[in-house]
Amino acid sequence: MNAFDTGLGSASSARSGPYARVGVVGAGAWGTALAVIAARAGRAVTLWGRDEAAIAEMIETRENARYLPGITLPAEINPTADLKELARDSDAVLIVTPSETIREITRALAPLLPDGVPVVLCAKGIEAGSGLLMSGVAAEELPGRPIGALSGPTFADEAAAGHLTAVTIASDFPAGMPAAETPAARMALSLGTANFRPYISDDLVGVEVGGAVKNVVAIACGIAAGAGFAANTRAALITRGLDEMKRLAEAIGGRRETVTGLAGVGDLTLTCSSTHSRNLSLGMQLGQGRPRAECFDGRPVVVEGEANAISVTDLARMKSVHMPIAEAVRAILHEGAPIGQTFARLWTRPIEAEPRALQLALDHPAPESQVRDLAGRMP
Ligand SMILES: NC(=O)C1=CN([C@@H]2O[C@H](COP(=O)(O)OP(=O)(O)OC[C@H]3O[C@@H](n4cnc5c(N)ncnc54)[C@H](O)[C@@H]3O)[C@@H](O)[C@H]2O)C=CC1
Ligand SMILES: O=C(CO)COP(=O)(O)O
Repeated sequence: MNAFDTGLGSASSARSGPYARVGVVGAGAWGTALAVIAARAGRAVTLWGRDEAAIAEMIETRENARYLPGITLPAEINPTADLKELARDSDAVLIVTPSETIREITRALAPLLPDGVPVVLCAKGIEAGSGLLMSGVAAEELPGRPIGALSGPTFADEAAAGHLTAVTIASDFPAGMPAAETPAARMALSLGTANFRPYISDDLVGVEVGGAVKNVVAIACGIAAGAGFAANTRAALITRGLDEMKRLAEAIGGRRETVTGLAGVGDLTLTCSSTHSRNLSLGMQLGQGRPRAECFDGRPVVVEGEANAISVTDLARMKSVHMPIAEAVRAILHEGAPIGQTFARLWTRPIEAEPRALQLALDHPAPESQVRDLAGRMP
C-alpha cells in the first residue's frame, strides 16, 4: 500500500479511496508514463493503444520502445488494443490521446464504459469549432459521468524516470459530496507515490485553460529564442502570456488562483524553458527560419499549441478576451504572417497598463526605421 492510501478511505471502499483498477486510453509517451505511475502506486492498470502491433510488442518486451524507451512496464500493466477490455476492467479511466482525438475517443467509449465510471482528461487543448474544453467534449459524449482533468508541468520521460513531479487533478465537487469522494481526490490517491505528488482542485476550467494556452505561448517563446532573442524576451513572453491565460480562464468561469498554480505558471514555465518541449522546439525551428514542413525532419510530432493557436484565439475572440501573443502565433502558423513583422507589431502595440483596472492604452508609434530593424532581425 502506498503512503497516500491513508486518511481518505481504503481501496475496498466503493465511494472513497483510490480506484483499484485504472484504465489508460492512449499508449503514447504520456499515457504510458501515467500507466507506469499508476502501477507503481499499486493500481491494476489496463493500457489501451490503437496500434495492435505496438501493443503486442509491449506485451512481449515490457517496454514501449517508440514512445517511452528505457522504462520497464511493471507487471501490473496489461497492455491491450481492445477498448472493450479496458472499459470492462477499469474503475476510472485516464484519457491521454491528443486533444483533437478526444471527441472520437469519448464517443467510442460511451457504449462500452459502465455508468458511473469517471473519466479524467489528460490532453491539453480546446476543441476546434466548438470552443469546448476537453472536459466539455467528454461531458457531451459521456453525459452524466463524473469528469476530471489532470495537468501540470510533466515531461513524460522525466515523470516515468522517477524525477520528482507534481500535478493538479481537478473535478467538480458536487454539493453535498464529501471532498474525499470526488474523482479528483480519488484519482490523486490512485496515482500518488513518493515521487509523484498530485494536488486536488475544484476548478476544472482554470486547470484546462492553463494546459491549452501554455503551449501556444511556448511556441512564441521558441520563435523568439530561435531568432536569437535571449532571457529578457522569454521572461516577458512568459509573464504576458500568463496574463492572457488568466484573462481567458476568468472569462469562461475559471479562477486566477488556479492559473498561478501547477497547471498554469508551473506548466508555462516548464514548457517555455526546456528544449525538451515539442512546442518550444517547433517555435525555435521556425524562429531559425526553417519551413514548417521541414521541422522535426518532417516527422509527425504532437505539437498541441499549433492547432490550439486557432481554437484558443477563436474562443478568446468569442469572449472578447485580448490575447495578442496567441494571436501573433496564430497569424504566423496559420495565416502566413511573416515572423519579423508580426513580432515587430506585437512589441510596438500601444503601451498598456499592467494592472487591468487602469484600462489604459497609450498610442506611441515606434519610428518606422526601428520597426524595420526589429522585423529584419527575424525570418
Ligand atoms: N509527452 C508529454 O510529456 C506530455 C503530454 N501531455 C499531453 O498528452 C497528450 C498526448 O500527448 P503524448 O502522449 O505526448 O503524445 P504521443 O505522440 O507520445 O502519443 C500520442 C498517442 O495517441 C495515439 N493516438 C493518436 N491519434 C489517435 C486516435 N485518433 N485514436 C487513438 N489513439 C490515437 C497515438 O497512437 C499515440 O499512442 C497531449 O495532449 C499532450 O499535450 C501532457 C503532459 C505531458
Ligand atoms: O505538456 C507538456 C509538459 O507539461 C509537454 O510539453 P510539449 O508537448 O511541448 O512537449
